[in-house]
Amino acid sequence: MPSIAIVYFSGSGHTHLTAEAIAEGVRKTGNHVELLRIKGEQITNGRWQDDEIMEKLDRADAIVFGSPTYMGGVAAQFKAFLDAGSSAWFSRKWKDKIAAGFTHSGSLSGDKQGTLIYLSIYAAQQGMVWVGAGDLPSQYLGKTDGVNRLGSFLGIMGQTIMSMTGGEAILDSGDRLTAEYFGQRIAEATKRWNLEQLAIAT
Ligand SMILES: Cc1cc2nc3c(=O)[nH]c(=O)nc-3n(C[C@H](O)[C@H](O)[C@H](O)COP(=O)(O)O)c2cc1C
Repeated sequence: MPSIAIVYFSGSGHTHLTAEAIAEGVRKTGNHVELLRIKGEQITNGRWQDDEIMEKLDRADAIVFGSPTYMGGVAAQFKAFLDAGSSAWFSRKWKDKIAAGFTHSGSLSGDKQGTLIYLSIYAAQQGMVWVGAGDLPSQYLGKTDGVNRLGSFLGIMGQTIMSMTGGEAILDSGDRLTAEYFGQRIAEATKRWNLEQLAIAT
């Protein structure tokens, strides 16, 4: 059974809710999923370290990367984690694992594309196999469920107007469904890729 790790940072909870919805999608396919949340406290003198998380990522068949969009790119906390992943780059530990990405921001655009482009470049540097989003924006199908309402294909995007007063994070119902379907797609792609790898090896 393929094992999928979702590694992400979330400051105010929206990226966390998205990660949970992706995990729900993975579970619906009967596959194993692990949610790994990066925390600012794991960074000392600019360097992120958590050996337990790294070991779990080394064991996973697929890694899904998630970060809120901060200033048009990945959050600094998540970048510190990604840079720590350079140890896996040297040893090619994550090579040939499935990879995918997601982001959340406050504005409808908010330059979220920048975050997904960076995450896909990162996966390429690691020698990973990037899986994009497969769903057509559902309005093209005459539906109002909000699936891929932001029309993103490199990975998935979600958006919630930023609250200036705090409060509990909520996820748009379309963004939640988009994330669930994405989780299913990643799990199915991982299963197919693993079978292919097995066939080549035997
Ligand atoms: C430092 C900082 C920079 C941000 N930059 C952007 C941005 O470039 N574009 C945007 O649309 N929203 C931006 N936002 C809003 C966040 O992306 C938004 O609040 C998002 O939901 C945060 O995700 P989270 O709840 O998982 O932390 C920024 C927020 C912060 C705190």
